[in-house]
Amino acid sequence: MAGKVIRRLKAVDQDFGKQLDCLLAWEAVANDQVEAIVAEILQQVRSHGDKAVIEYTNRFDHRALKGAEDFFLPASALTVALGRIRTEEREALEFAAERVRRYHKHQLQESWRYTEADGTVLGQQITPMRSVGIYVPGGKASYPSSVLMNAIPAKVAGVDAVNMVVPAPKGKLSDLVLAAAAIAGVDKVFTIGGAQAVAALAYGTESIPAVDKIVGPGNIFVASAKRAVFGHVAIDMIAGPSEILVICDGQTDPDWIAMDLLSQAEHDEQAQSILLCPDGAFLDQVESSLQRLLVGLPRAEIARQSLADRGALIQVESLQQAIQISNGIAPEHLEVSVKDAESYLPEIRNAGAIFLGRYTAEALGDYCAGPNHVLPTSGTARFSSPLGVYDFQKRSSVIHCSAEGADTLGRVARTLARGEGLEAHARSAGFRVKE
Ligand SMILES: NC(=O)c1ccc[n+]([C@@H]2O[C@H](COP(=O)([O-])OP(=O)(O)OC[C@H]3O[C@@H](n4cnc5c(N)ncnc54)[C@H](O)[C@@H]3O)[C@@H](O)[C@H]2O)c1
Ligand SMILES: N[C@H](CO)Cc1c[nH]c[nH+]1
Ligand SMILES: [Zn+2]
Repeated sequence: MAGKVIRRLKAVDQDFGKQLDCLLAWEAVANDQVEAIVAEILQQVRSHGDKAVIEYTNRFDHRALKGAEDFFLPASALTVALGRIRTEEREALEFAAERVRRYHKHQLQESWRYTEADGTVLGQQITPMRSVGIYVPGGKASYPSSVLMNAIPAKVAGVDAVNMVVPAPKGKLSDLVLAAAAIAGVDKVFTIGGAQAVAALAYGTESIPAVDKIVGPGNIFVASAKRAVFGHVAIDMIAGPSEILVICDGQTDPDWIAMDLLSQAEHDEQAQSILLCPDGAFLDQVESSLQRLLVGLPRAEIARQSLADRGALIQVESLQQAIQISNGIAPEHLEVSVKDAESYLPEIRNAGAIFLGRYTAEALGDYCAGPNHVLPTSGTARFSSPLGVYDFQKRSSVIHCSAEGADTLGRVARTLARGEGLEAHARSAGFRVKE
């Protein structure tokens, strides 16, 4: 690996499975140390509220906050930022917001009900959550696009209060982030981040209201904090460092593929970029493209480290094998850059978002295709889905028995209740039975 920009693996190698496990083992490495730090932060914020939030924010984000008024942004700050950004930027944000809104409207779940022959009505009522906290990352880069991706589905669902936290390292916060909050209709903005922000949203402080659910991506401190507060509040998923897995048949421009890998590597040293291809010569080409294209990228150092520590170019036996490996990895983003990409879709089981065809750069999904870019990472796409409107809607069962229905159901319930030794249940059901 010395001197190489990215490691090379071969799926035929005997120890390939072991090598792949090492490559994917992000959480196992980081968890122990981070969990201890996060537990302490959560406990301090729970006990000391704003005071602890201020202390941690000053320490980790190099700020000089004195009181809550220093981390709360009034609505006017958002509209001022919206007026300050360039027209081209405002139009791009509005264009993206509109596409994200349109896509997410398709996800709205409707209440439903049906009536049985005896007049009993059964159904499911959908209600939006009352309040949610959206975490917008801001340590190493600022993410106006993440504001849209988090806030718009919540608003489409009809959430009353959408409160946003975003760190402002050294007091700096991009106007684009605030403008995006204005466009998406965010209700309150607090300029705090990390585990202390998650704790404040979960437990509430003197100036930050507790919410019902916390959503949004973040670094390992944020991910650990969300995991720890789960149960006290709901969370969407653990969305950690970005990942991209590309399956290519070797016929796409190697520069395109290399830049797609770099697009996620530049997020974070711990981001993961993997290419699977049956053609070894193509992997050579992508490797030299990576070398060349890294030069001049503003975040080259982050991307270089991400590729070196967590990236891989993997030669596979066939595209079928590539899909099998990808299903095992369950990547956040999967690009299928092959001829007739659609035909492989039914075989893809585990991926946060699937980008089909040579033209579908993952970066389009990050900003403006429409689907959400908050996606399950670290293999959790095996059981989690993209952030969506459904994350902000709750379901309640509805049961309305007619007298006749209560008679029929009461007889059955009474028998079953006695079988369970629960006599009050049996009598409650039995009172409505016409003997
Ligand atoms: N999955 C997605 O949809 C998506 C979208 C955008 C970004 N991301 C990912 O989100 C992450 C953003 O990370 P980030 O660091 O830029 O921003 P972040 O906002 O997640 O984290 C910054 C905060 O981390 C805390 N922190 C930093 N060092 C600490 C320490 N030593 N101890 C305790 N707390 C500490 C600080 O409180 C700081 O405010 C990246 O991994 C990126 O890949 C994911
Ligand atoms: N790729 C990130 C999700 O993993 C989302 C993002 C925001 N801005 C650019 N990219
Ligand atoms: Zn991205």
